[in-house]
Amino acid sequence: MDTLTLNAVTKSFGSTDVIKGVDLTVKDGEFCVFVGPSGCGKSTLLRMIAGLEDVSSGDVTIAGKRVNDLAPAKREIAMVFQSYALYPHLTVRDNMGLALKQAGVAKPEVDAAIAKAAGMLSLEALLGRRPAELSGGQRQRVAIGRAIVRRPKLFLFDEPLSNLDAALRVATRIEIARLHRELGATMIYVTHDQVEAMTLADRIVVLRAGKVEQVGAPMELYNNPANTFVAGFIGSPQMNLLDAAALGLTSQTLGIRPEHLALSRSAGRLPGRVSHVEKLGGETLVYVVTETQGLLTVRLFGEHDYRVDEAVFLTPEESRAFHFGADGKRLY
Ligand SMILES: Nc1ncnc2c1ncn2[C@@H]1O[C@H](COP(=O)(O)OP(=O)(O)OP(=O)(O)O)[C@@H](O)[C@H]1O
Repeated sequence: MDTLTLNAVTKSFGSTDVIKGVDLTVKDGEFCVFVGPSGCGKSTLLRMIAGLEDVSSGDVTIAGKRVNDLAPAKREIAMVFQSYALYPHLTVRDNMGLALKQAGVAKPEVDAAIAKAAGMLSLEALLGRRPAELSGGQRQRVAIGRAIVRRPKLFLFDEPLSNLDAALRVATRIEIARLHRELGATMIYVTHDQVEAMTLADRIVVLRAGKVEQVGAPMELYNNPANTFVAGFIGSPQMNLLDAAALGLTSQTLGIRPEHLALSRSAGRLPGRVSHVEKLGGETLVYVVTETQGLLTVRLFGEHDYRVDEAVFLTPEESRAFHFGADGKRLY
């Protein structure tokens, strides 16, 4: 059974076309992540699924029902935003229970739902507090708890971790992954962070300028990018994209990941100079300005002592290279 279907969905604001025909099916229980650069239309697409924006053309179907003209409250979805949007004068308990209470659910049932969600999110000790008495991470957990309590058909997350610090982002990311497993719920998650996309998704939808560039499992996109855009977007640090003609090849662009560029002080295919070195502990990133290909990134395992301005040589591992044509599409 499919939880969500988008059929030729478009959105225009005045004369600006923001979503230019998106087809997508999200299956029951799937964790689907929308990624893409700023302004590509991720939030707009999510807001159309939620019913917060009208669809200009096409159809949105949730659990087999066309919902184009259905109000957000009737769509059986729950949305978690980047800003927590909690009611400041209500306690954590009341924030979490409000939607059920308003829907006329009996108090014992509301209490049980709150207790269950609070248990899943370790919020039991905070139920009597107001939002102002919580940290950012705790507020975001309450916002997620409020969504869980409603038992929606579909969870929608819009960059829910972007206001948290680095450590809390990782912890909350793991928590969301665990919740997804435990609830078996269908989730759609918007982010511009490709690490979040890679680690959370069953399937990633890569968007650019209102169009879907590629849909696939994280490692499918990583190992088999359909074009230079997806190749450059998935993977961190970014894949190096080289001018293939300058290398004597017939393709237009050669893609090589930073871990597949060999670095040497004595000999190699591409001469250059070290422009910057980043030691990250477990790995070292060496940025090299080459004579023919501009700036390229090399990733080395462990610690290495390359100095800025040092002369070096790079050699792409041929068997690991991706080849793209003039239109950016993958050749082989
Ligand atoms: N109400 C609106 N009126 C006019 N243009 C809008 C409106 N809302 C969004 N846009 C435009 O639509 C495009 C897509 O915006 P959207 O917020 O969906 O992008 P996004 O991919 O979520 O970006 P980000 O990662 O920066 O949040 C942008 O160019 C934006 O300026």
